[in-house]
Amino acid sequence: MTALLELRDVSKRYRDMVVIPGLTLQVRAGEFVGVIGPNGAGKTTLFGLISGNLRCDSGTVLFDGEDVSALGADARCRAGIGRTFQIPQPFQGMTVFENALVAATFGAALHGKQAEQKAREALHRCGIEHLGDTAAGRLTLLQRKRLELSRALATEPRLLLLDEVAGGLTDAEVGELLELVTSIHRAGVTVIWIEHLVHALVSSADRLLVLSEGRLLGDGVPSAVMSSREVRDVYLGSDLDEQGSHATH
Ligand SMILES: Nc1ncnc2c1ncn2[C@@H]1O[C@H](COP(=O)(O)OP(=O)(O)OP(=O)(O)O)[C@@H](O)[C@H]1O
Repeated sequence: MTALLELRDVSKRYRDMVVIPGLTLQVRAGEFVGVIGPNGAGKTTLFGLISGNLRCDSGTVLFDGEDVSALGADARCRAGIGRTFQIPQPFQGMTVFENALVAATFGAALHGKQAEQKAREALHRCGIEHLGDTAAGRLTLLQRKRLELSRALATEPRLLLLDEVAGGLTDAEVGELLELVTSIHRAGVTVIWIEHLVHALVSSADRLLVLSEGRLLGDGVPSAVMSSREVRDVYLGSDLDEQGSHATH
Protein backbone atom coordinates (compact mmCIF):
# COMPACT_ATOMS: atom_id res chain seq x y z
CA MET A 1 0.00 0.00 0.00
CA THR A 2 1.26 3.51 -0.82
CA ALA A 3 2.15 5.56 2.23
CA LEU A 4 0.20 8.80 2.63
CA LEU A 5 3.46 10.53 3.53
CA GLU A 6 6.93 9.40 2.67
CA LEU A 7 10.24 11.10 3.37
CA ARG A 8 13.20 9.69 1.48
CA ASP A 9 16.60 10.59 2.90
CA VAL A 10 15.54 14.15 3.62
CA SER A 11 18.15 16.53 4.99
CA LYS A 12 18.20 20.11 6.29
CA ARG A 13 20.88 22.42 7.58
CA TYR A 14 20.81 26.01 8.82
CA ARG A 15 24.09 27.56 7.60
CA ASP A 16 26.73 25.09 8.83
CA MET A 17 24.49 23.38 11.40
CA VAL A 18 23.02 20.11 10.17
CA VAL A 19 19.65 19.72 11.90
CA ILE A 20 18.34 16.73 9.93
CA PRO A 21 21.16 14.66 8.45
CA GLY A 22 19.04 12.32 6.32
CA LEU A 23 15.68 11.03 7.47
CA THR A 24 13.58 8.29 5.90
CA LEU A 25 10.04 7.78 7.15
CA GLN A 26 6.67 6.50 6.01
CA VAL A 27 3.27 7.30 7.49
CA ARG A 28 0.22 5.34 6.33
CA ALA A 29 -3.24 6.83 5.91
CA GLY A 30 -5.19 6.63 9.17
CA GLU A 31 -2.21 6.54 11.52
CA PHE A 32 -2.00 8.66 14.68
CA VAL A 33 1.70 9.36 15.14
CA GLY A 34 3.21 11.17 18.12
CA VAL A 35 6.61 12.86 17.87
CA ILE A 36 8.76 13.62 20.89
CA GLY A 37 12.37 14.62 21.37
CA PRO A 38 14.53 17.03 23.33
CA ASN A 39 14.60 20.77 22.57
CA GLY A 40 16.41 21.42 19.32
CA ALA A 41 16.01 17.82 18.08
CA GLY A 42 14.60 19.10 14.78
CA LYS A 43 10.89 18.35 15.32
CA THR A 44 9.54 21.69 14.09
CA THR A 45 12.07 21.65 11.26
CA LEU A 46 10.72 18.24 10.26
CA PHE A 47 7.19 19.68 10.13
CA GLY A 48 8.46 22.56 8.02
CA LEU A 49 9.93 20.12 5.52
CA ILE A 50 6.64 18.20 5.34
CA SER A 51 4.38 21.26 5.12
CA GLY A 52 6.60 23.12 2.65
CA ASN A 53 7.35 26.03 4.97
CA LEU A 54 10.95 24.84 4.58
CA ARG A 55 12.68 23.23 1.58
CA CYS A 56 14.84 20.14 1.96
CA ASP A 57 18.51 20.50 1.05
CA SER A 58 18.34 16.99 -0.36
CA GLY A 59 15.93 14.08 -0.43
CA THR A 60 12.30 13.75 -1.46
CA VAL A 61 8.93 14.35 0.19
CA LEU A 62 6.06 12.34 -1.27
CA PHE A 63 2.42 12.93 -0.40
CA ASP A 64 -0.06 10.33 -1.56
CA GLY A 65 2.57 9.00 -3.96
CA GLU A 66 3.27 12.41 -5.56
CA ASP A 67 6.61 14.18 -5.22
CA VAL A 68 5.75 17.48 -3.49
CA SER A 69 9.37 18.44 -2.68
CA ALA A 70 9.32 21.42 -5.04
CA LEU A 71 5.90 22.71 -3.94
CA GLY A 72 5.51 25.62 -1.52
CA ALA A 73 3.39 25.58 1.63
CA ASP A 74 0.24 26.91 -0.11
CA ALA A 75 0.26 24.18 -2.75
CA ARG A 76 0.96 21.45 -0.19
CA CYS A 77 -1.88 22.76 1.95
CA ARG A 78 -4.25 22.57 -1.00
CA ALA A 79 -2.96 19.05 -1.67
CA GLY A 80 -4.15 18.07 1.83
CA ILE A 81 -1.36 18.80 4.32
CA GLY A 82 -2.69 21.00 7.13
CA ARG A 83 -0.74 22.23 10.12
CA THR A 84 -0.88 24.22 13.31
CA PHE A 85 1.97 26.36 14.57
CA GLN A 86 3.78 26.28 17.91
CA ILE A 87 2.92 29.94 18.34
CA PRO A 88 -0.60 30.38 16.95
CA GLN A 89 -0.94 33.49 14.85
CA PRO A 90 -4.62 34.07 14.24
CA PHE A 91 -5.66 37.39 12.74
CA GLN A 92 -6.35 39.03 16.12
CA GLY A 93 -8.60 41.78 14.80
CA MET A 94 -10.77 39.39 12.79
CA THR A 95 -13.57 37.34 14.27
CA VAL A 96 -13.26 33.63 14.93
CA PHE A 97 -15.50 32.92 11.93
CA GLU A 98 -13.48 35.20 9.64
CA ASN A 99 -10.28 33.42 10.67
CA ALA A 100 -11.75 30.04 9.73
CA LEU A 101 -13.13 31.53 6.51
CA VAL A 102 -9.68 32.76 5.45
CA ALA A 103 -8.34 29.23 6.01
CA ALA A 104 -11.16 27.65 3.98
CA THR A 105 -10.70 30.18 1.18
CA PHE A 106 -6.92 30.05 0.83
CA GLY A 107 -6.17 26.62 2.25
CA ALA A 108 -8.97 24.63 0.63
CA ALA A 109 -9.53 26.96 -2.35
CA LEU A 110 -13.25 27.23 -1.54
CA HIS A 111 -15.39 30.28 -2.28
CA GLY A 112 -18.71 31.85 -1.31
CA LYS A 113 -21.23 29.60 0.42
CA GLN A 114 -18.95 26.56 0.26
CA ALA A 115 -16.16 28.38 2.10
CA GLU A 116 -18.63 29.67 4.71
CA GLN A 117 -20.02 26.17 5.20
CA LYS A 118 -16.53 24.70 5.61
CA ALA A 119 -15.56 27.41 8.12
CA ARG A 120 -18.73 26.83 10.18
CA GLU A 121 -18.20 23.06 10.08
CA ALA A 122 -14.58 23.41 11.29
CA LEU A 123 -15.63 25.68 14.17
CA HIS A 124 -18.44 23.28 15.07
CA ARG A 125 -16.07 20.29 15.13
CA CYS A 126 -13.76 22.19 17.47
CA GLY A 127 -16.59 23.32 19.76
CA ILE A 128 -16.30 27.08 19.15
CA GLU A 129 -19.10 27.72 16.65
CA HIS A 130 -20.83 29.86 19.29
CA LEU A 131 -17.79 32.17 19.36
CA GLY A 132 -17.98 32.93 15.63
CA ASP A 133 -18.55 36.67 16.16
CA THR A 134 -15.89 37.07 18.86
CA ALA A 135 -12.62 38.79 17.97
CA ALA A 136 -9.82 36.20 17.91
CA GLY A 137 -7.74 38.42 20.17
CA ARG A 138 -10.30 38.02 22.98
CA LEU A 139 -10.15 34.23 23.24
CA THR A 140 -8.84 32.25 26.23
CA LEU A 141 -5.79 30.04 25.65
CA LEU A 142 -7.84 26.86 25.19
CA GLN A 143 -10.18 28.68 22.81
CA ARG A 144 -7.16 29.93 20.84
CA LYS A 145 -5.95 26.32 20.56
CA ARG A 146 -9.40 25.31 19.33
CA LEU A 147 -9.30 28.11 16.79
CA GLU A 148 -5.84 27.00 15.64
CA LEU A 149 -7.25 23.51 15.09
CA SER A 150 -10.34 24.93 13.35
CA ARG A 151 -8.17 26.90 10.96
CA ALA A 152 -6.20 23.78 10.11
CA LEU A 153 -9.39 21.72 9.66
CA ALA A 154 -10.98 24.36 7.43
CA THR A 155 -8.22 23.65 4.90
CA GLU A 156 -9.65 20.10 4.53
CA PRO A 157 -6.46 18.24 5.49
CA ARG A 158 -5.94 14.54 4.93
CA LEU A 159 -2.76 14.86 6.96
CA LEU A 160 -2.83 17.11 10.02
CA LEU A 161 0.44 18.24 11.61
CA LEU A 162 0.03 19.48 15.19
CA ASP A 163 2.96 21.38 16.69
CA GLU A 164 2.72 21.51 20.48
CA VAL A 165 -0.95 22.47 20.60
CA ALA A 166 -1.21 21.40 24.25
CA GLY A 167 1.51 23.76 25.54
CA GLY A 168 0.45 25.99 28.45
CA LEU A 169 -2.85 24.23 29.15
CA THR A 170 -4.00 22.80 32.50
CA ASP A 171 -4.36 19.02 32.87
CA ALA A 172 -8.14 19.27 32.43
CA GLU A 173 -7.72 21.39 29.30
CA VAL A 174 -5.16 18.97 27.89
CA GLY A 175 -7.78 16.24 28.41
CA GLU A 176 -10.33 18.25 26.40
CA LEU A 177 -7.84 18.85 23.62
CA LEU A 178 -6.89 15.18 23.52
CA GLU A 179 -10.55 14.26 23.11
CA LEU A 180 -10.86 16.73 20.26
CA VAL A 181 -7.76 15.53 18.42
CA THR A 182 -8.84 11.91 18.90
CA SER A 183 -12.25 12.69 17.40
CA ILE A 184 -10.60 14.40 14.41
CA HIS A 185 -8.44 11.32 13.91
CA ARG A 186 -11.43 8.97 14.21
CA ALA A 187 -13.19 10.99 11.51
CA GLY A 188 -10.47 9.85 9.09
CA VAL A 189 -7.70 12.44 9.32
CA THR A 190 -4.12 11.13 9.61
CA VAL A 191 -2.43 12.90 12.51
CA ILE A 192 1.21 13.61 13.33
CA TRP A 193 1.51 15.39 16.66
CA ILE A 194 4.65 16.92 18.20
CA GLU A 195 4.21 17.36 21.93
CA HIS A 196 6.41 17.71 24.99
CA LEU A 197 3.62 16.22 27.12
CA VAL A 198 4.80 12.66 26.64
CA HIS A 199 1.94 11.11 28.60
CA ALA A 200 -0.62 12.78 26.30
CA LEU A 201 0.92 11.15 23.24
CA VAL A 202 1.50 7.78 24.89
CA SER A 203 -2.19 7.64 25.78
CA SER A 204 -3.53 8.63 22.38
CA ALA A 205 -1.08 7.88 19.55
CA ASP A 206 -0.76 4.41 18.05
CA ARG A 207 2.82 5.06 16.99
CA LEU A 208 5.52 7.13 18.63
CA LEU A 209 8.61 8.62 16.98
CA VAL A 210 11.52 9.85 19.06
CA LEU A 211 13.72 12.38 17.33
CA SER A 212 17.19 13.20 18.62
CA GLU A 213 19.64 15.36 16.68
CA GLY A 214 17.51 14.89 13.57
CA ARG A 215 17.64 11.11 13.75
CA LEU A 216 14.97 8.59 14.65
CA LEU A 217 15.92 7.11 17.97
CA GLY A 218 12.67 5.26 18.40
CA ASP A 219 9.71 4.32 16.21
CA GLY A 220 6.91 1.99 17.23
CA VAL A 221 4.15 1.29 19.72
CA PRO A 222 4.39 4.08 22.35
CA SER A 223 4.74 1.86 25.42
CA ALA A 224 7.52 -0.18 23.79
CA VAL A 225 9.34 2.92 22.53
CA MET A 226 9.21 4.55 25.96
CA SER A 227 10.70 1.53 27.67
CA SER A 228 13.71 1.35 25.35
CA ARG A 229 17.06 2.07 27.01
CA GLU A 230 18.21 4.51 24.29
CA VAL A 231 15.07 6.61 24.61
CA ARG A 232 15.22 6.65 28.39
CA ASP A 233 18.87 7.79 28.23
CA VAL A 234 17.92 10.79 26.09
CA TYR A 235 15.25 11.67 28.63
CA LEU A 236 17.56 11.20 31.61
CA GLY A 237 16.74 13.78 34.23
CA SER A 238 13.06 13.93 33.40
CA ASP A 239 10.61 11.68 35.14
CA LEU A 240 9.14 9.42 32.51
CA ASP A 241 7.77 7.08 35.15
CA GLU A 242 5.29 9.71 36.21
CA GLN A 243 3.11 9.33 33.16
CA GLY A 244 0.30 11.18 34.88
CA SER A 245 2.47 14.25 35.29
CA HIS A 246 3.80 16.65 32.69
CA ALA A 247 6.82 14.59 31.75
CA THR A 248 8.90 16.75 29.46
CA HIS A 249 12.30 16.75 27.85
N1 LIG B 1 15.53 29.43 10.99
C1 LIG B 1 16.53 28.93 11.70
N2 LIG B 1 17.80 29.38 11.53
C2 LIG B 1 18.84 28.85 12.23
N3 LIG B 1 18.71 27.85 13.12
C3 LIG B 1 17.47 27.38 13.34
C4 LIG B 1 16.33 27.87 12.64
N4 LIG B 1 15.24 27.19 13.06
C5 LIG B 1 15.68 26.30 13.97
N5 LIG B 1 17.02 26.42 14.14
C6 LIG B 1 17.84 25.57 15.03
O1 LIG B 1 17.72 24.23 14.57
C7 LIG B 1 17.65 23.33 15.65
C8 LIG B 1 16.38 22.52 15.57
O2 LIG B 1 15.27 23.40 15.80
P1 LIG B 1 13.77 22.86 15.83
O3 LIG B 1 12.90 24.04 16.17
O4 LIG B 1 13.46 22.13 14.59
O5 LIG B 1 13.81 21.84 17.05
P2 LIG B 1 12.62 21.28 17.94
O6 LIG B 1 12.91 19.84 18.14
O7 LIG B 1 11.30 21.62 17.32
O8 LIG B 1 12.82 22.08 19.27
P3 LIG B 1 11.73 22.55 20.38
O9 LIG B 1 11.30 21.32 21.07
O10 LIG B 1 12.54 23.45 21.27
O11 LIG B 1 10.63 23.27 19.67
C9 LIG B 1 17.78 24.18 16.92
O12 LIG B 1 19.11 24.17 17.33
C10 LIG B 1 17.37 25.56 16.47
O13 LIG B 1 17.98 26.55 17.24
